[in-house]
Amino acid sequence: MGRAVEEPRPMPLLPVQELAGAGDDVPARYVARATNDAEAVAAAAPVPVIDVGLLCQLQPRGESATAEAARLRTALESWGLFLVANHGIEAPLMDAVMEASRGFFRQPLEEKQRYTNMADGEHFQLEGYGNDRVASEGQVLDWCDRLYLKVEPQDERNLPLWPTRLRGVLQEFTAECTKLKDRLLPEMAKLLELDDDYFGDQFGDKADTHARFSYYPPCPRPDLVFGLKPHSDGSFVTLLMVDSSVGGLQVLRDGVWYDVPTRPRTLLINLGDQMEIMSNGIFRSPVHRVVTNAEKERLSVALFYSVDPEREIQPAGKLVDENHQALYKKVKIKEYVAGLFEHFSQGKMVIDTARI
Ligand SMILES: O=C(O)CCC(=O)C(=O)O
Ligand SMILES: [Fe+2]
Repeated sequence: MGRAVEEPRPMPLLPVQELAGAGDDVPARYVARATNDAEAVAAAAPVPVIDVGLLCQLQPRGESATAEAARLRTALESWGLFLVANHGIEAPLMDAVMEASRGFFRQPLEEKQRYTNMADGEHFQLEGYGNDRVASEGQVLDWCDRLYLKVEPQDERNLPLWPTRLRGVLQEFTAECTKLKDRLLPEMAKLLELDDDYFGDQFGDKADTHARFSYYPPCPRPDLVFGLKPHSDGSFVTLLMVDSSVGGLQVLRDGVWYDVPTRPRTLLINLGDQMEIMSNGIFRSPVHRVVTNAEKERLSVALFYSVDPEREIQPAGKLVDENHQALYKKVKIKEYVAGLFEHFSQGKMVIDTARI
């Protein structure tokens, strides 16, 4: 019906890695802020470290488990993210994922282009290697290349886009992270006095997991350019493994940007918008960003766990009554996720569309 609207043609971009080292200036399209845009940055965020071993003690629970649960509650209500200790994922596996990722990005461009996210050289697709989708000339770009892959449902994996060196480790790492997520979600449900399975059950039969390997090359103008612009994750929950030696992730709280500390083999849990909606805003999906570094490259690996796109979510019924009105509308995941890019590229937050 009606006229076909012509989509703006995406303009193929050079990977940022190819721009890095080309001088002291950056192309104007990457400039996100003015030099005098001084926002307060606290030294380091006192982001809680949660010991999963203590938290998930079997019954009867000791005092230490209760104390850990209280700390988890504070973490989820105030920061929306926490560092995980005692997570059970073996150090050699974490190192192998980082090394495989580093190895991938270190390859010559032609090799990486075999996995490009520009089908036929011009049609942007979500999966693969490259940059963000470019929708307009005015869009501010991120100083970051990435490889984005659908990991679950397993039968929807697009294996030709999985670099050989990453296949085994990604499979293994996802399996371990999924176990961790499945241990943590019941603990989060308990904090809200929901059934242990409440969150797990929300995922549905075709829960959707994506992996994002991000590579942030050194940038000559960290004062002007973001590795990743401010956003909150559209996921249910995100597991994030960040570079042990280079910081850059910052989280916004009460109008202040805090540096998220790095620890050796850091694993972070970051709540996404779907959790904020289901918890009726009790748990936060934090706004975060990545700043660039003039000297050092930085890598991160994120796993985004998301509800089956065909399902709808809304604040848990038990959390809504005459004294606690629903703060979010019912949203269809497919539509919500479709709105993510558009909002992100315009510097807006898609969760604002779900608020009542
Ligand atoms: O690289 C990081 O530390 C954060 C990445 C991130 O926020 C994302 O991929 O959504
Ligand atoms: Fe994020």
